[in-house]
Amino acid sequence: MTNQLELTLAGAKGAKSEPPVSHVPAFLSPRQQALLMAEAADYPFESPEIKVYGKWHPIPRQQVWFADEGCAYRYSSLLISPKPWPHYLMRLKQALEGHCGTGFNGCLVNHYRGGEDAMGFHADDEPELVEDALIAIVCLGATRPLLMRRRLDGLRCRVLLQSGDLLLMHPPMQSTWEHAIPRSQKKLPPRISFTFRNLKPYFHGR
Ligand SMILES: O=C(O)CCC(=O)C(=O)O
Ligand SMILES: [Fe+2]
Repeated sequence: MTNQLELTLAGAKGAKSEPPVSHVPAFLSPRQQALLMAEAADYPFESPEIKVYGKWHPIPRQQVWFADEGCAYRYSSLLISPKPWPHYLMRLKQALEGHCGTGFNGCLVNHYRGGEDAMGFHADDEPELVEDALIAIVCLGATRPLLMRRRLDGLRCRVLLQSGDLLLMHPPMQSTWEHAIPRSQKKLPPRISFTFRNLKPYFHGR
């Protein structure tokens, strides 16, 4: 792990525990960021509707799922089939695989149009994901905090993610902590996050 993690412990003073994440600031050069940002302008983003307490609502952000063949992803009650890898996203995947020494076969791209777009507390622990696999998040655009909350006692940590940063979530992050991108009252520019995952191919059949 890198020791560049900037965490603000908002929980018990002197708590020893930190979430199993590593923060790599400026993982992408300004040029790599510009190429990816331009490519993402043509991604087929959607805001699918999900059922919350019996009512259907569009998710408060946009997303698109790129993955290898056979890597469908179930999101709430929706089974999302994979779209083929765009050029610069594939280059980013390869760069990350070199950096992390592990493979990824899917990437959920999230588009937060402004401060009102957000993602609630959750863990990425769906059954089609390989257990104890690394999840890598690369972000572009607005600086936003990622909040982390320990399941055991609700201890909270926060890391500020800036354009070009990489955040790695190591096991057992998904079973011991939850994470969120909170809504902001401020008027913020758009943010895109690329979340690389490792799925069990053909989990949802052929
Ligand atoms: O946008 C982010 O940085 C986090 C996204 C996330 O947690 C997810 O896609 O599961
Ligand atoms: Fe997540």
